[in-house]
Amino acid sequence: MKHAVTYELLKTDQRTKARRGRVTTPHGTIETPVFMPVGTAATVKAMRPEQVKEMGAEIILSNTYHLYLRPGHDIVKAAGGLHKFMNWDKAILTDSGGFQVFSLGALRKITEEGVEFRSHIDGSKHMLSPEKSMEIQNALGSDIMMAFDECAPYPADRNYVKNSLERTTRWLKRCKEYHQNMENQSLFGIMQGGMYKDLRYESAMQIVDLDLPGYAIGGLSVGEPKELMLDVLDDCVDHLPAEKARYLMGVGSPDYLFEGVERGVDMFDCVLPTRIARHGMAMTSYGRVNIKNAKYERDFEPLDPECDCYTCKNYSKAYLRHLYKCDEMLSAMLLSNHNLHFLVKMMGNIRTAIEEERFLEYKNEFYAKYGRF
Ligand SMILES: CNc1nc2cc3c(=O)[nH]c(N)nc3c(CCN)c2[nH]1
Repeated sequence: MKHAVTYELLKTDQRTKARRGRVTTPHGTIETPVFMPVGTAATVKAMRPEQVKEMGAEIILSNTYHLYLRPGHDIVKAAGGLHKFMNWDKAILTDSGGFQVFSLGALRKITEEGVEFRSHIDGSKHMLSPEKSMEIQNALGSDIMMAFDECAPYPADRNYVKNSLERTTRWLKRCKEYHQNMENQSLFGIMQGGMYKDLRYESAMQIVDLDLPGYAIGGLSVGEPKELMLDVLDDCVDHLPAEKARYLMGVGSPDYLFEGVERGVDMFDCVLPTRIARHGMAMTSYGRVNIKNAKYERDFEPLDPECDCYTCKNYSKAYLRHLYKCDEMLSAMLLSNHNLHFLVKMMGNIRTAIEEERFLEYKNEFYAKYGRF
């Protein structure tokens, strides 16, 4: 079948596994490596879609679990799909709900059929299965649908992780079976295997010959130490086909983005930039700024002297601190805008650096200024 979404490898760095590519979707192309802003409940929190587009974002992420529970995928479908509903005409990737049930819902039971859980909103009982997840994502109309998987907890014993990844593979085949006539939406598979390199290889071998346009690395960024995560990542990226898109799920602080790019990852997503913004934290070229700190009370300079975003062009740290202290809504709006702009621009700089064969130099230059992570 012709894939709605395709990946094109444009260039590989000569000294690392970093690579420059392009994902083509029915809602436009995406230059990679790319950071995807998260719009869980059909909104990138505190941001208007025009602002997200203006900063250069070409794809956002939304969530099956949340939209199924509220407002209901039938309502989003009746509205003409998620693009229309949230007034976003570029690409959308939807996560499949498994991870969100484990991390949010009151998990009740995992069976071969799927997952029984109680809604974190009203405690009502629900069931998500591979087929149900595909039905919801089809109703939402996302360009990239993620397979329904189990993200094994960390730590988890080897036997549990092995059984879990094998079930996830069976679930992926059920997703593919259900998805086959959705020609305007593509399905991405998800590799699991916990922190066990041999199980990750097993997972990859079970899913790569399903000929999907992209594969995600799941089961990481779940509380494991950074060295362990990077060691497992370094080993397992190579098991995914070079000619397909590679998506590392749930990763998004600057250092993890650089380390992931260096190991050959193309796509990333994380709630971090907008989440920390709501807690008064900003990412800047010179490290994190905690805006509530008293030292900014009379600091009339912008957050980041090297940033050209709306927030940095028009407001001072003193003002941003004032807004946060007064619990004003504009605080989250301005800090979210800056943090997303910072990451989206950083990824653009990474893409250029790869093109110009100076990725390592850019990484070291960034780290030297950003300071401790
Ligand atoms: C924040 N850390 C993190 N790890 C993840 C793993 C999975 C994972 O293994 N599977 C799925 N479906 N999603 C994951 C997510 C959500 C991505 N938006 C993760 N997030």
